[in-house]
Amino acid sequence: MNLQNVSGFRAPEERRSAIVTGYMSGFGNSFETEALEGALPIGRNSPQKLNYGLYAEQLSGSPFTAPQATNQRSWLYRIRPTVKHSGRYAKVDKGLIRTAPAARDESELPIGQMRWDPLPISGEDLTFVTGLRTITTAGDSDTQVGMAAHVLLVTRSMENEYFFNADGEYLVVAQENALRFRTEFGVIDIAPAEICIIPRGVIFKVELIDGPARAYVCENYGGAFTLPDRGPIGANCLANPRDFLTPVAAYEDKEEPSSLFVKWGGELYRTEIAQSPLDVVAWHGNYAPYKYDLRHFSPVNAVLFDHPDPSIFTVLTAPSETPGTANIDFVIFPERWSVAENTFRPPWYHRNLMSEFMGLIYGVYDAKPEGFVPGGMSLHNQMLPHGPDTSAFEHASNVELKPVKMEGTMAFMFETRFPQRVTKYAAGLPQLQESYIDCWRDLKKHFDPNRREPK
Ligand SMILES: O=C(O)Cc1cc(O)ccc1O
Ligand SMILES: [Fe+2]
Repeated sequence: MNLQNVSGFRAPEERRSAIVTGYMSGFGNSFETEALEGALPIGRNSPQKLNYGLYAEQLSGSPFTAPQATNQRSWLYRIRPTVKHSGRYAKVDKGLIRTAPAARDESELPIGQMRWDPLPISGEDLTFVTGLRTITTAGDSDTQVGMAAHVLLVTRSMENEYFFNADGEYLVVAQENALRFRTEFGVIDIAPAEICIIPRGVIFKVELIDGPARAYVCENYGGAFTLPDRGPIGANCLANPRDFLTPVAAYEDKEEPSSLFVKWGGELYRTEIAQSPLDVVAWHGNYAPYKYDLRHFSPVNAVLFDHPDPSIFTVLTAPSETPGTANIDFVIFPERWSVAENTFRPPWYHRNLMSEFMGLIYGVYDAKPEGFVPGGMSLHNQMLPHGPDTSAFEHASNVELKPVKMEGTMAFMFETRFPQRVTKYAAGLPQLQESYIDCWRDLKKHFDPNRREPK
C-alpha cells in the first residue's frame, strides 16, 4: 500500500517539522509562558499589581487539597477576569448533545452489537457546539463518573462564539480534516490522527483549516486523563511524555459583541459578552490543554506468540477510585508488525466487563476488514460477545504466518467500566447497520472429535 495516499499519513520527517514553535513539550509539567515579556509575576502568584494592568485568576481542575500527583491548577494573567465575561445565562437548545444520566430518559439501549457508517458532513451550518452529536453516555456527570462518546461534524468556524464545558474534559480525535482550537491557554491545531485534550472549564473556540471536518470526541466526567503506568515495560515506549505538546500563551484583545456557550449539568446556556474571553496574556501551571500525534506512539506487542490484551496500546487512562478499573481507557490500534508464531493473530473472541466504543481514523482494522470504515464507529457493550468477522477468522486461521506489517491503519477505542447507553439519536440513525451481526452468521462449526492439529 502506498502510505502517501492514506488519509492523514505524513512521513516522520514531515511530522518532526510539524512540531513548530508555539508548543511546549512534556506531559503534566508545570509550564510557564507569556505572550508579552514580563507579564508573568516572578516568584509569586498574586502580587498587589501586575504588569500591563492584568488581572490574576486561578483555574482549578482538582480540589485544592488533591494529592500532589493529581493536583491540577493554573494561574492565568488576563485582560479581564472571567467573571467579567459572564452575564445572565439563558438556557438554549442543546441540539444533539446529551449527558449522562439524562440520556437514560430517552435511551433506546438496543441490546446487541452495533456499528454505524460514517455520519456525512452535510452542508448544514455546524460549529463545534451545534455539530456535536452524542452517540453514547455512561455513568453520571453529576457524580463525576463515566463518559460520553460523540461524533463532531464541523462546517463553520466559530467567530465571536466561545464555549466551555463544566461537565467534563474533552478528548478530540481528528478524523477528517484539521481543527484549530483557540483556547485561553493558546492555539492548538490537530490534523487526522492527532488528538487534543481540553480540560474541564477551559474556554475555547474551534476553527476549520482545510475544509469541513469530522472528529470523534470522548467526554470524560471523571478524574483527568493521565499516562498509564508502564509496569515491567519500564521507562520508555507507548506514549512518551515529550511527545505531548501544550500551547504557548496567545491572546485576543478584541472588543466585539460575543456569545459564550456553557455546557453545565447536561444543559446548554448562552451568555452575551462584550469582548473575547481568550484574553490570557500569560499563564503558568499544570492545568492546560494539550495535543498528541498518535503516530508517535511506540507499540509494544507479542514478539513470539499469542495476542496480548489491548491494554498494551493504552495512550491515556482516566482512572477511577478502583485500581486497574478505568473510568476510561483511550486505546489505539496503530501501524505495527504482526509476527507472532502459531497464533490466531486478530483479536480473540471475547466478552468484556468494560464496554468498548471504537472508531477508525484511516486504513483497515484487522478484526473487521469489511464494514468498519474510516469515520465509522462500533459499540460492543458490557458483556456482549464479539470478535473477528467470518472472513477475518477464516483468513487468520489459514494464512501462512510470516511477519506482516499492518500498514496505514489507525483505529481507537474509548473503553469504560460502565455500560454505554445509546442515545435515541444514534439508535435512529440511518447509518446504523441493521445487518452488522450477520458478519458472524457464517462462522462454521469446525468441531471434529478426531481432529488434532500438528504440534
Ligand atoms: O474488540 C475489539 O476489536 C477491540 C479489541 C482488540 C484486541 O486486540 C483485543 C481485545 C479487544 O477488545
Ligand atoms: Fe473488544
